[in-house]
Amino acid sequence: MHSYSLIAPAKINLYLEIIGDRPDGYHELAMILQSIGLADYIDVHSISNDTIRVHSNHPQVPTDNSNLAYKAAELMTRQFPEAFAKYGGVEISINKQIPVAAGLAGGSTNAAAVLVGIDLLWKLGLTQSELEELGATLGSDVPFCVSGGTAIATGRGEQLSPLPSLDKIYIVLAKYRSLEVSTPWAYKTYRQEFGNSYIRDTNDLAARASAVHSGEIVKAIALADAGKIAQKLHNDLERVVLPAYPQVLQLREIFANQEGVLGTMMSGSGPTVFALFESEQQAEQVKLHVREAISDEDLELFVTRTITHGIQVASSI
Ligand SMILES: C[C@@](CO)(OP(=O)(O)O)[C@H](O)COP(=O)(O)OP(=O)(O)OC[C@H]1O[C@@H](n2ccc(N)nc2=O)[C@H](O)[C@@H]1O
Ligand SMILES: Nc1ncnc2c1ncn2[C@@H]1O[C@H](COP(=O)(O)OP(=O)(O)O)[C@@H](O)[C@H]1O
Repeated sequence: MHSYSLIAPAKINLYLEIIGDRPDGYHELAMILQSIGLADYIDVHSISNDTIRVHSNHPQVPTDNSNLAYKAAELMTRQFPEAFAKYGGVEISINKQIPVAAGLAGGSTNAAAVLVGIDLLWKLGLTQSELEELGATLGSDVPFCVSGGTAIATGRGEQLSPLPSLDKIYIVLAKYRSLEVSTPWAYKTYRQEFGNSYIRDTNDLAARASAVHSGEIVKAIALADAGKIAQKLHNDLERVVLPAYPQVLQLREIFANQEGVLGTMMSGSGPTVFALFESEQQAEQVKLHVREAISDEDLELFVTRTITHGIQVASSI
């Protein structure tokens, strides 16, 4: 095979708790990550010269070596120089459907797809955990994007424990096209404002991180109880993003007042806000109501649902 087409799903954060500082400057997290049906489509194929090329259908996605997909390919060439010499360079096409800089892990899932695609192209036979380990060097959310589904993520976000799959909880996503929130800004501001409540003792930190496993939301996920899950949604980063971005706060408030919404929350560092529903019909109806309430063309709305997988191969030739 010389070419693979991959499906690269986005994620939402059902739970995000910032529990402390890390010596590497990052934050110690306790999260629950969930793959969703909204996905990018990534083609990866071998080319005869030894270069990496990236194409994209989206003006905001860089095509140089700052693209996370490019970085993933570069990492593979460094890690597996013999396979690189044997199979040559890689051309990557990104069909971007996931809003950019949205808190939906768009770049991370593209990087995960390239790792999976090159593993197949070069017949490396890497295991899922080897792919996740490589992914962790590219970004905190990349390991989750490889396997996807529903998982607890601790450490920087790269230490994963799978949870029972949550299928078919319906979701409306809302994002203003022109609104971007910088992830480093969100974490830095959180540290400045709330860092005095961080856990400092390493043992206490480990205990808090493991406590997420017995938390109420995890119990609700085990029961696949969408209503209970929705009541336990949490995201510490809302504490800094909502006051700084009134449009995000407004979306949260509009969703909270719609009939059929089980719960609503901002995803990751934002600015996407999501709402959960029992049925697709309810989700479609609320999408219409929000569109009527906010006639701004800048607002993008998507109906999607929870899914049980990460990167998938769609076809190969
Ligand atoms: C907030 C979250 C929640 O899932 O997602 P997004 O909103 O980006 O989708 C993640 O923690 C983001 O993951 P990701 O975007 O992969 O992060 P990275 O590239 O590793 O880091 C970007 C920046 O975020 C901050 N960062 C990230 C992870 C972490 N545990 N602590 C941090 O302080 C650091 O300032 C870092 O420079
Ligand atoms: N493959 C990619 N897809 C999207 N954005 C990318 C990609 N590679 C690099 N970027 C850059 O990463 C930044 C964060 O984008 P993205 O990964 O979509 O957001 P988030 O980290 O909030 O989920 C963007 O500003 C964009 O310029």
